[in-house]
Amino acid sequence: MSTENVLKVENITMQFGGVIAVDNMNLEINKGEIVSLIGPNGAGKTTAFNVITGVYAPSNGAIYYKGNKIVQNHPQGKMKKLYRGENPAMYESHRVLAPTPDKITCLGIARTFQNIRLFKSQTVFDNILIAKHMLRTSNVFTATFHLNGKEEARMREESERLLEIVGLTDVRNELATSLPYGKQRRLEIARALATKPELLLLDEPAAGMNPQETLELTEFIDEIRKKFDLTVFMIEHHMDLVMEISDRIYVLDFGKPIAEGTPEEIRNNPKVIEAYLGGADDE
Ligand SMILES: Nc1ncnc2c1ncn2[C@@H]1O[C@H](COP(=O)(O)OP(=O)(O)OP(=O)(O)O)[C@@H](O)[C@H]1O
Repeated sequence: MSTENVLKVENITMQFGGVIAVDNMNLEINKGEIVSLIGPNGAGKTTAFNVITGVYAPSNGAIYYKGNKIVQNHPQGKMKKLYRGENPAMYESHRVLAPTPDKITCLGIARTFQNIRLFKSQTVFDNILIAKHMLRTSNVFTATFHLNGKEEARMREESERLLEIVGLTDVRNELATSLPYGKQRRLEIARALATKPELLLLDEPAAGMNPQETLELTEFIDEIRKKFDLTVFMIEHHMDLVMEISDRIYVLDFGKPIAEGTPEEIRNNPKVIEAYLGGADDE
């Protein structure tokens, strides 16, 4: 496996008033890896995803994508007094970088959400096509007056091909919400793939799935990783899925990473057993 660095999270702290949701987090993900982020409820996993994808500007720290700094912030003004994390000084002389989620998507980072967020009143096909429009190269004028027919045709063709690859062609005209739960999850992942990401963030993709659906999802994630040459970063509570699919795992507890390693190493790490697994078997 190549060791080209795709994502580097450096000293990220996210503070909401008195709550430090993510506390000086450092992690690195290399090209082609599937890396999982686990930890008890409220450990700060979704907040970390929200910082990486531009939903929140961090209170402090920086994020690099393929070697380029894409996010950076440090406590300023009144926040300086309130800030309770570490290392603010190292960023103070640098400018703030806080791209919006759509800009992050255009860079090549896509995500899914803990609660499925499909366009409910749109068909399966239109859910994919709308996501494709995020990458549109035409300007507002051509987009408004549909003058760029060639680009639209290409997007439609790519959407059809994507539906075929993920096995949803037979339901292309159905409303997204009429699909069974497992297929809605698959559509949500397909919609993220429509933006042609290199890094895919999945927030609890197996939430609410039965064992059979979870097994199918495990195979699906592995399949799309290979087919689309993806790097995958995943939050998941289903330990069987995490242990089966991850190359490496990071464990968060109270916003702080307490362990990193292969599934085998994590399984046997006493800190993890104490903080999270509680010595119990897989879910
Ligand atoms: N917008 C916000 N404002 C204030 N506090 C927040 C906000 N978002 C998250 N938090 C707090 O930050 C902490 C971490 O929450 P987060 O949702 O990131 O945890 P999590 O590890 O994803 O949990 P779960 O596994 O239950 O989804 C919690 O104490 C939460 O209440």
